[in-house]
Amino acid sequence: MSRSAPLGAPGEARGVLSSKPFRRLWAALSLSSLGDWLGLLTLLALAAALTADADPMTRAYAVAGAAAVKLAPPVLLSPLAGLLADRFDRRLTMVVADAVRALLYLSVPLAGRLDWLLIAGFLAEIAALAWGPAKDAALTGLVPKRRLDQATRLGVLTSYGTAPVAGAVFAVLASLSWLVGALLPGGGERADAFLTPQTDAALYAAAVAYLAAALTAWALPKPRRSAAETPPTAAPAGPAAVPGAAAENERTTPLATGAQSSDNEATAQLQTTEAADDAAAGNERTAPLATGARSSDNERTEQFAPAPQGTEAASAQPSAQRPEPAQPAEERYRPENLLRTLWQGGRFAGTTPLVRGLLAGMVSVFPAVAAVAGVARLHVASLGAGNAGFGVLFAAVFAGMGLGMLAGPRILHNLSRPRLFAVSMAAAAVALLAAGLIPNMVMAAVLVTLAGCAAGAAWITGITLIHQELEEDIRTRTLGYLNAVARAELLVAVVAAPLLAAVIGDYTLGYGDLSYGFLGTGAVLLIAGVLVLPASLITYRRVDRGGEVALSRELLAALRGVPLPTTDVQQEERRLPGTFIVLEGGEGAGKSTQAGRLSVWLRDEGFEVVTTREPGSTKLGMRLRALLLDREDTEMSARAEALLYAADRAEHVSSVILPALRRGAIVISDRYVDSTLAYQGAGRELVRDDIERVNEWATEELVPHLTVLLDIPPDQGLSRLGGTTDRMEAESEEFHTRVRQSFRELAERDPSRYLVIDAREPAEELTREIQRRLRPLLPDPVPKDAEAITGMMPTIKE
Ligand SMILES: Nc1ncnc2c1ncn2[C@@H]1O[C@H](COP(=O)(O)OP(=O)(O)OP(=O)(O)O)[C@@H](O)[C@H]1O
Ligand SMILES: Cc1cn([C@H]2C[C@H](O)[C@@H](COP(=O)(O)O)O2)c(=O)[nH]c1=O
Repeated sequence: MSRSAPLGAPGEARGVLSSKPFRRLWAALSLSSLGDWLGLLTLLALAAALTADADPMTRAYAVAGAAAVKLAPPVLLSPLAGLLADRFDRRLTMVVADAVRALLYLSVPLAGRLDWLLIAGFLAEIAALAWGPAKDAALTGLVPKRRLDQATRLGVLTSYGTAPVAGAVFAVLASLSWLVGALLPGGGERADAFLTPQTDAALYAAAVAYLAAALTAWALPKPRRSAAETPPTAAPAGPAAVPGAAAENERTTPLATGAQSSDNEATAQLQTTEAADDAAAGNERTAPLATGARSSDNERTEQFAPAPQGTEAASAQPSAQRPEPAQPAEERYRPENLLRTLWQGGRFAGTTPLVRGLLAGMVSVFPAVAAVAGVARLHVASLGAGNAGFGVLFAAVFAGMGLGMLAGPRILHNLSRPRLFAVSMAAAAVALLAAGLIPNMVMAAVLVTLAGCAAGAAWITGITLIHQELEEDIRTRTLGYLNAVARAELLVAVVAAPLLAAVIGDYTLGYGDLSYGFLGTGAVLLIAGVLVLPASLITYRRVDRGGEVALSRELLAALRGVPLPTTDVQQEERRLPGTFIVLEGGEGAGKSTQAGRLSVWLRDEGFEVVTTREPGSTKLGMRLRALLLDREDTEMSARAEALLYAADRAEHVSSVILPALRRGAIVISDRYVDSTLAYQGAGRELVRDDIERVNEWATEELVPHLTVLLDIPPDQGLSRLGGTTDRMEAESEEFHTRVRQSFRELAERDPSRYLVIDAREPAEELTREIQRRLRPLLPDPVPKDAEAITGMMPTIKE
């Protein structure tokens, strides 16, 4: 399995959204997710509002009850989801489920009663149980197989990305309703009493979102069943619903649908032309978001032949318009058992100390952040803020998580992943501790964002490490297990948090004139922080690979964006007697000319010199060079190209460069890693971090002592070359301009390791400049007889 791609990277999103039917489905998913999050917010807020005059314990029960009706059904009743999904037309199921939810949410403000609030919330979740599998089946049919992964990731991103949007919408609507209430005659005194209308506006908004989702789903292509069914195929089963694990090919919708989506492994196809192409090519479709243990229990199959809409074939199948018949008993969906997943998962999950540490860390961070959502409504009330504050806090925690997942590993990319994981956990703990101790709304919003950020970074790093550490089979099970645990924890944490806050209660601590309000809700955040902090230390001990640079030094270096410091022992181990010089630059800059001139000079000085180049200085490299520069090969993907250059380099370093450096030789290489960063990074617009990582590995982290950049405008360099152009030289002017710019930026980043010279100068002048810079780097000359060895270096030229 590849490293998890950035969720919903713009290019990725554009690609998959180019299909109109999928765009519709995505719009329906977005609207429905927005309705879900708004529903959760309003249920929690309304439960608090309707019990505003009751004692704190009753209020806490009301809020916990609202959380339970929203979160428990997906966990406890998920088997129902698959049963419903098996019986009805998917598109219709989506439409009806959305419409039912809209009506239920509309009824809540009309009834204005706590008991109906809880019943309506529960019924809405039952409807959501049917919606999730129907949506998943629709997704499988609308998106060609090669794009399923991308579509799934976009779906996951959308499901979670709508949470902060819902928080913001809720905050705005609550503020507007408050303002309207305050402006009404006598509203000034009654502003506080407008708690219920404030949430009512958000309930109407949720209903509108669901109705819009229903209409959008209605416009999806209709499913058709073919006379010639393809034979059943097995789809993997398992739980889904946590953000990172979802990247492992899972479908996820927030809260309500988290569980059900794990359950339904339908492979129904709603037709699109593209999907039809895939199916015609004999491709199997499996449920897009399934991970977890491959369980024969959960395997079900179902394929609908992709006859294009409106064709004769389609119209000749009147049965196509009817609801799909029930599946034969043996093919029907069989429910997932959460407890069984937890039990079975627990037996294999901790295969190595690192994975045990990761799992322990992840299962401790997740409920801590979930507790924030559970306690948020009561906490903002204690801080003197209203529903708008609740919306802000809710948006803050989810926006923080999203930000942490996207930016955390990038910002601290120099920190080793296991350390990043433990440090992020500790940061989340400290932010929660501070949020619990500081009874101030603004600080609460800031600290909760930080806690979300750190938790997001920890979560995505944990998922990445699990990917790296485990073989596919065990990894899938581990992620499935993690998912199941996270779902159970989410339910317990969100429900327990308000109750715990009420049990602890609020206190005012006084000392002289000073007083400090200690809040029960703050205590919950504090406890969450207190539990995660030691967990982060234990995790650090388990996951840290030892023998590394002190954490503080590594962390500081990572924050400053400079390369990692190495220990003295490591430096000693890595100190090679030789000197490694690299010549870089665009086409025709004069690299080989300078390499030749320098080697003559250095040999005269008595050094053993190895002049070499990339690509193509080994037997393998010669073949790779031929492939890479062949003008006929225009189809090569950018990633394949980057990997082939890295493969050439790996062979080059291990069989030519390192042996020479170990012998004490001076190695002059015409091109090295910077060429890939410039040509494939800037030229082909691949992600630089990815190229750096691959090349660090390929080169065993061997960095040149000096890189000479021969800088020249591309047109002038290219005009120096005679004969036919190769595949790279034939690239566009813009491409070569980006390459040149990138070389210059690389040199600017680390001036102590670069010499940049104007390659338009005469060759002799350039040689002199390089000599001046090189002299201080050279070791004492070696005995004359070393030259014989130089001549035997295995540098293979074409
Ligand atoms: N400083 C210079 N001024 C003018 N011409 C030069 C200079 N250096 C090299 N040349 C000429 O430019 C051409 C290309 O030089 P060279 O092969 O050294 O460049 P290169 O950077 O290695 O090219 P490539 O990108 O193909 O590897 C040769 O004909 C060479 O004689
Ligand atoms: C190492 C390396 C090279 N390239 C490109 C740059 C040139 O166009 C050719 C090599 O040809 P040369 O005449 O030997 O300079 O390959 C690249 O794109 N990426 C790399 O890593």
